[in-house]
Amino acid sequence: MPKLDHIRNFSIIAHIDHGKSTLSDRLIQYCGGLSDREMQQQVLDSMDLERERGITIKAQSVTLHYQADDGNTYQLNFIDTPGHVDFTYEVSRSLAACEGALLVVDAGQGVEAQTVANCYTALEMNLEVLPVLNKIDLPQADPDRVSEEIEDIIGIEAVGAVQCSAKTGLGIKDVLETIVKKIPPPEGEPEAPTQALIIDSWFDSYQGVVSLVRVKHGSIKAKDKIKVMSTGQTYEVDKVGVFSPKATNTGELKTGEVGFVIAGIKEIKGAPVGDTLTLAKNSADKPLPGFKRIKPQVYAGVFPVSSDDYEDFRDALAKLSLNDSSLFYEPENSGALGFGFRIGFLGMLHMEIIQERLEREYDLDLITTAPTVVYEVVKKNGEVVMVDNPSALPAVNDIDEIREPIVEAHILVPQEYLGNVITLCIEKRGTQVNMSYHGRQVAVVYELPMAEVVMDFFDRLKSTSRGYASLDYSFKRFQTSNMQRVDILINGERVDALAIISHIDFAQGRGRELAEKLKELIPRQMFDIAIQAAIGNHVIARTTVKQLRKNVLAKCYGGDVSRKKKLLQKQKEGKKRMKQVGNVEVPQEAFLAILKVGK
Ligand SMILES: Nc1nc2c(ncn2[C@@H]2O[C@H](COP(=O)(O)OP(=O)(O)OP(=O)(O)O)[C@@H](O)[C@H]2O)c(=O)[nH]1
Repeated sequence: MPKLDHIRNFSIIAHIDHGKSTLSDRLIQYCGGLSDREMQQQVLDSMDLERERGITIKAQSVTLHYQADDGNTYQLNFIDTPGHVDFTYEVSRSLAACEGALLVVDAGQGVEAQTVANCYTALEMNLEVLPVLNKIDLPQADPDRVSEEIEDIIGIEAVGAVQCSAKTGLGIKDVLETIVKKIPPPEGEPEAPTQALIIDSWFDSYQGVVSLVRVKHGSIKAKDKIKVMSTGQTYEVDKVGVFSPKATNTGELKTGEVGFVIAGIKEIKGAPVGDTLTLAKNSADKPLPGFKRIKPQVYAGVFPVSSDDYEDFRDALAKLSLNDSSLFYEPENSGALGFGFRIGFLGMLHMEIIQERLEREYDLDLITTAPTVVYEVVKKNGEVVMVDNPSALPAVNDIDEIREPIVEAHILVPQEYLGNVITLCIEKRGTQVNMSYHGRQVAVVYELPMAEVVMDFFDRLKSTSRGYASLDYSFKRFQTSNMQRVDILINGERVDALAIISHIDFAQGRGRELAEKLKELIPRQMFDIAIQAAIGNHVIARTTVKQLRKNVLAKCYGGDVSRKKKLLQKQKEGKKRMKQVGNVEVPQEAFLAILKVGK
């Protein structure tokens, strides 16, 4: 077992795609944690979906042993962090277990928005931040310029930063030496009452809850009776160990170490992230500082296509939330879509991932409504309510004011695209807070309504800057704003799941566009379908989906048998994603039509 001064706990932070996963794998390989065959898969991105999308979602850890040039063997505990803007909160969780962080920057691409945001998170937590210039094998790599950019934009020393190629393996040893030399060893009292911070907990169907912990003081051994400090519950430890990267029992986790604890905890709520473990005997008198609980930013209604699947859907959500403590849901009843759940997400990517997991892992067919942010509504009677569903907005006469969430967005963009980015921000009701030039890059800060940012802002920003602009944003405050609900009526019936909340300046336009879009998306049926957009009782737009002509039908249903079968099969597949609203069949895309307007 290593002494404290031979332990290094570190994370890698980076903008998405700068090579964090590749570098992680390379470090593991160098330290002999894996065979070549195992290396073929990126080990730290363990979920299927993550691998397909090439993004890291869940924090994971690996313990490595590195024989340094000074002759000592060091235990390196490496905690992975996600890189996408939706998951910034998981970054700070992982960093709480570390004394240092490698700031990986693509030497061709330079500093991007999340490089900056993640680096500041690390600095705020008093971590030693070591810049690493990656991808120096690329012809466009310009390490000197990027070093200057790091110093200029972030303000940490970067001249002489270690350079590597995670792809070819060049410079990997230098990275390891830098970790050992520059990151301080953990501090802690081996003899003090045990305090271990729960960095992450997930549910394993064989072992129950597995918690990743950082032992700050004391130790945890197998057979110890431990106590979860927030609940006071005690459990006997079955297994403790480290991921190397395979789970390996070590029998004990000592002061300064990072590893897993399995203690027969049946429910993820029994070992909440951010909580502190201590021993039942000789308990610590207070818990370690935990993490700020993060609130979902975007809400959407999710409904099973077939109401027979409701129970399965509920069970699937319960299971999924065992592994995703950020998942928030409650039952919702929609006039149009029946029984389902209102689910809170950290952002649009989180929403897509959860929906895909539900459909893929639990074989469910779901209809998702357009996402919406949370509004603070002050009623005439003085009551303040939080509204995360357009159809739950109080009657206009009862509303005193509506406050919408505002974010502060930090955007980094090369000068040649600055004009486009500013145009986009203005279109999205933004107000400029700051702008500064750093070499070829410009850092712009805007305050923007969150509702505009979560819709299509990120995609628009990317396309208007040919992919070069990067974005990081966080909630700032609520601000009084002139918002209105736009309702959609299909054949005269208000469809609650299609309602949106919009700024008054956009309400008319969006209502019209939405009606047009729905006309394209709702297939022709046996009768005319009237689609109306309305604000209050005032109809602002009307379109009609014309009925199918008889002879078209005759043509469809004539012909040979195999063609007919094909058609029926096609119809059946199409059915899956249709929802009966009154007597009209409405496809899934229609419920997300609002995401497609205004492009
Ligand atoms: N040429 C070159 N390509 C690299 C290098 N390191 C990573 N890449 C490539 O860059 C892309 C992104 O690398 P990842 O390691 O997946 O990036 P990441 O930062 O982990 O991304 P997330 O997991 O989504 O946060 C992949 O296609 C890698 O093969 C390098 O040193 N040189």
